[in-house]
Amino acid sequence: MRQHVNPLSINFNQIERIPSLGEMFGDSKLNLHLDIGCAAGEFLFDLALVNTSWNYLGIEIREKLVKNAKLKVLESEIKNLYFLFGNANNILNDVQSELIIKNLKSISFYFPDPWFKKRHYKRRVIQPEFINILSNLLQKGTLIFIKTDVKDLFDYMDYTISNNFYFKTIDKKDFNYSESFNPNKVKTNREKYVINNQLDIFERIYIKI
Ligand SMILES: C[S@@+](CC[C@H](N)C(=O)[O-])C[C@H]1O[C@@H](n2cnc3c(N)ncnc32)[C@H](O)[C@@H]1O
Repeated sequence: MRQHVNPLSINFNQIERIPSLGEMFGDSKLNLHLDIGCAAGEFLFDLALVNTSWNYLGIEIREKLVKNAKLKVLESEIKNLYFLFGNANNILNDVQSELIIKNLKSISFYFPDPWFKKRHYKRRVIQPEFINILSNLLQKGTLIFIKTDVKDLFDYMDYTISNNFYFKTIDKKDFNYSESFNPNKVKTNREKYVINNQLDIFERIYIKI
């Protein structure tokens, strides 16, 4: 069982330079989807092949996973996929994040680390301050997708996002995925495990208004 990485450690205060969209992607004009806590990135590799008319960016705090994912991108010559190493909270809080915000149309937080103990809740990636930052940064219409198998974490994330005036819930049954993009077309590794073990999945979609 792997150790969780504490995102509040000072090791993650520094962030790597965020390349321009042109440096990251073959076609910098495409819409961008951001997956936060992407682990080894398999979900994004699958998505990048299924929905080729979007760009995909994964942010992950475990450095080795990002190094390997970057290598895999180079080897496979996929042009619509890029990975950044670091704490997502710090990366999106940085002035450099302007570079990715321009084309950003949707964000997924799929099966984030639950941090079960109450005194560790502040390590959870979705925090009121972070959602505040996103509400200032994101353009109107940007979507946020959340999924987890931990009900307590779902309630915490849902409460935190719904409490921000600028995010509105979209009912999943009313949501029409576009032809060119549907982040639910493929499953993340954790999601596959959850489905195989017949556990519940709690999910919600929000839109920036
Ligand atoms: C439980 S795993 C889920 C991985 C993947 N999304 C899935 O569904 O299979 C959560 C991932 O989020 C990463 N993570 C946790 N906090 C983070 C943060 N603040 N910034 C970036 N990544 C983070 C962890 O290292 C881990 O790889």
